[in-house]
Amino acid sequence: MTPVLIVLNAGSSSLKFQVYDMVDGAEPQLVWKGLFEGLGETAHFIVKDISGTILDHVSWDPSDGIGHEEALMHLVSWLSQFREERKPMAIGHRVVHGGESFSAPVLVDDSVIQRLEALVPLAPLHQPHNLEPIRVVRRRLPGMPQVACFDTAFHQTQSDIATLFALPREMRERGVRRYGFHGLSYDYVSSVLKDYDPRLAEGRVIVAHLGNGASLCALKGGVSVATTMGFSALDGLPMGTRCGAVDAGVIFYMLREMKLTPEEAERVLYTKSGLLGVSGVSNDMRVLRSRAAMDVDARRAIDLFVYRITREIGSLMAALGGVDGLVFTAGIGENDVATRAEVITGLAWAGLAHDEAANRTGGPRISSGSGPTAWVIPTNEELVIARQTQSVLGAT
Ligand SMILES: Nc1ncnc2c1ncn2[C@@H]1O[C@H](COP(=O)(O)OP(=O)(O)O)[C@@H](O)[C@H]1O
Ligand SMILES: CC(=O)OP(=O)(O)O
Ligand SMILES: [Mg+2]
Repeated sequence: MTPVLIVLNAGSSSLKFQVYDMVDGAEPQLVWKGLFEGLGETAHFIVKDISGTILDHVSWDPSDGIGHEEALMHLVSWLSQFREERKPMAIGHRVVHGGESFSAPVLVDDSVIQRLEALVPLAPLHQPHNLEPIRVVRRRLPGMPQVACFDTAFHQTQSDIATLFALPREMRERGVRRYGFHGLSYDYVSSVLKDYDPRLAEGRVIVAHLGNGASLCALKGGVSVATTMGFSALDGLPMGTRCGAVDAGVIFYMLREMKLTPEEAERVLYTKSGLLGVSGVSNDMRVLRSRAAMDVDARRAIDLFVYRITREIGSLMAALGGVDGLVFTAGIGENDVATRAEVITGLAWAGLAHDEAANRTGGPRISSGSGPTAWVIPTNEELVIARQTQSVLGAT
């Protein structure tokens, strides 16, 4: 009987999962992966093996009422058909915000859940959904060890100055500071840099995590020294539906002059802005690219996205004192050849030379010449969660 670890990454209407064999402290081995989409509406479940072969898929009607809880129990029941060979021994969760209290992954108990609930206002788009499966497991599978792994934790290496806002001191004392996110992804990329180029692992690297959420991280010798996201997952680059950095004065104008309630303003900034807001068409880069030639607003959204990425890379270069490598990862970073080409071309001043042919085929190296190098490295947040869960359980 092989013990398996279930890794969960819960979003608002989706639940991504991976199942790993955990054998005697060896590196976790992926066995199955899949997701539930459309939770609360027309839910759909799909699970694949490591070769990508679909092992099962199920669709439900809205009247079936498949939410996060039912999805999780469906997964447990799906796994039970293999109970002679594999037995779930723990669940590792992605939790976006660990706040000031959690600088490392942690074994979940009631007090941990309570402290994580207090962070919901700091990450309203993510934290409630991250916590829901944790609560469901405690209720439905009591005794199952659960480990929370944080997007914020990787950035704990940053200096005091890098995390400080120029606000009154009391604000900092109350936890108003830059935290940074996408740390599980940056942790993974940092852990594999040596396999691409040993000099990168030691050097100054900027990682562009460009997915539906997007941020950049400056790594020096593999550790985070600066990042574009701050107190919440709203800061920094424009994203699928989030605005990225805006002048704080805009928010007062929305509230006072435009008479938006705080909830309405929050909804605008989190769900109606970014690529979707500027294009008026879609938050999905694939859709925008397919329309960019004939739709001027789709083109402007892409141009703004690329412009902001390029400018922020300049800022992180200053934080690093130069750059040796640039890495693209996540949905857009791994798949959108044109975004990579536009960003690298915009960085010619810094010595980056775009290798068009290599970029078209996904690299991994997509630059030429002797200047800073550019790479495509697929991220793997789930493997980091599996590793972190293993280490927390090993230490207990
Ligand atoms: N083939 C593709 N070409 C261009 N963009 C893509 C492609 N596939 C996915 N994307 C972009 O990646 C986004 C999803 O990225 P992902 O990292 O999976 O995000 P998240 O984990 O935040 O849901 C999509 O919204 C879309 O903009
Ligand atoms: C923190 C964050 O923005 O996460 P995601 O990219 O999954 O939305
Ligand atoms: Mg993501």
